[in-house]
Amino acid sequence: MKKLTLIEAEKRVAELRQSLQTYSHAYYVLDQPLISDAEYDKLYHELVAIETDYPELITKESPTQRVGGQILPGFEKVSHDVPMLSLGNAFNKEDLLAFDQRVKKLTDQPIRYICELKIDGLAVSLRYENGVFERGATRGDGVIGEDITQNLRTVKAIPLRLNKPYSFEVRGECYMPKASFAKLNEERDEKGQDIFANPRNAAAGSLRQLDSRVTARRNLSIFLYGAADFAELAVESQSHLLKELAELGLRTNPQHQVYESMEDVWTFIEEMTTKRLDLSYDIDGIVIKVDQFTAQEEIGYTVKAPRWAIAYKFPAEEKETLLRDIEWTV
Ligand SMILES: CC(C)(C)c1nc(N2CCN(c3ncccn3)CC2)c2cc(C(N)=O)c(N)nc2n1
Repeated sequence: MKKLTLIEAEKRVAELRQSLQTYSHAYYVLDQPLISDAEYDKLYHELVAIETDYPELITKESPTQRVGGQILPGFEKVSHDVPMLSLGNAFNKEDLLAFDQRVKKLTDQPIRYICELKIDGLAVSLRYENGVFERGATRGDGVIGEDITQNLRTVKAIPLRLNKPYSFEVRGECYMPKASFAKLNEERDEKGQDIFANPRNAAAGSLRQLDSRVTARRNLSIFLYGAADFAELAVESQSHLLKELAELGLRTNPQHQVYESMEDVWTFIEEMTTKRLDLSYDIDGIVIKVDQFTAQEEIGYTVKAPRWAIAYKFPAEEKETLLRDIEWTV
């Protein structure tokens, strides 16, 4: 490949970044690949070659800048300007009907419930400024978290640039797919290393790495479900927010449903109790939220959690160990 002039390089770099972002979005956000891995790699390596010839063209949102940087001595603390709240729990239909009664005492507005799968990962917050991914943090205690930007940059499902130059924060759950979890534990077991008890622990361990090259190998993904400071998004409900986030290029979970009654919510929960075994990721429940933002504001919050949302938790599937499976030591 003959060396391009700077002008040619600038033009080609812009074309390659646009193409790579489109293909990466299709593959990692929509799970619908448009080109083969080989074709993607060819374009990626062309970009690396030009950036090597012209380092001044490298920008932080270039796909070549996802992994690398130094090994961190530790994680900086981050304070969440808008605290990341908690969720009350429900364990059966009665708890949900009681929640429904409480909600209806706190607003006269007709309400809808949106049901979201409760992804079993690690809650994180991503800050975008003028559309560029600037900082990522763990939830921590909801007020103080840890800066894990370098590690979250390695998560391919997190776009380094949004489709619009918005400045706001998005919240979501970073997780390890079941297949990646099984493969990782197999590799660790073969190397005589401790294995992870479940995908949530594996995701948390992968995001706590001081060397982001380790995180990059862990195949993490993410579903976004919330936002803070999103004045720019003219959205009036949770379901509309999810649609807006997806249009910006962010990954949202497609299995959410909106219902008018708690009876219908319960039917959905019963269906998901079995269907969840077929999902490619772990869920530990269903989050039920009043959909309309005006109703959410009227219903309000406790000190730690919204009164307009609740997490239904699936019964812990006891992994019964058959007596014959226990290795008896005499
Ligand atoms: C914005 C609100 C507060 C309504 C909210 N909070 C959530 N969580 C709070 C408690 N979190 C938490 N994490 C660790 C320790 C204590 N609480 C973990 C996130 C949500 C988690 C999920 C999910 N997992 O898929 C979801 N679809 N929607 C959520 N929505």
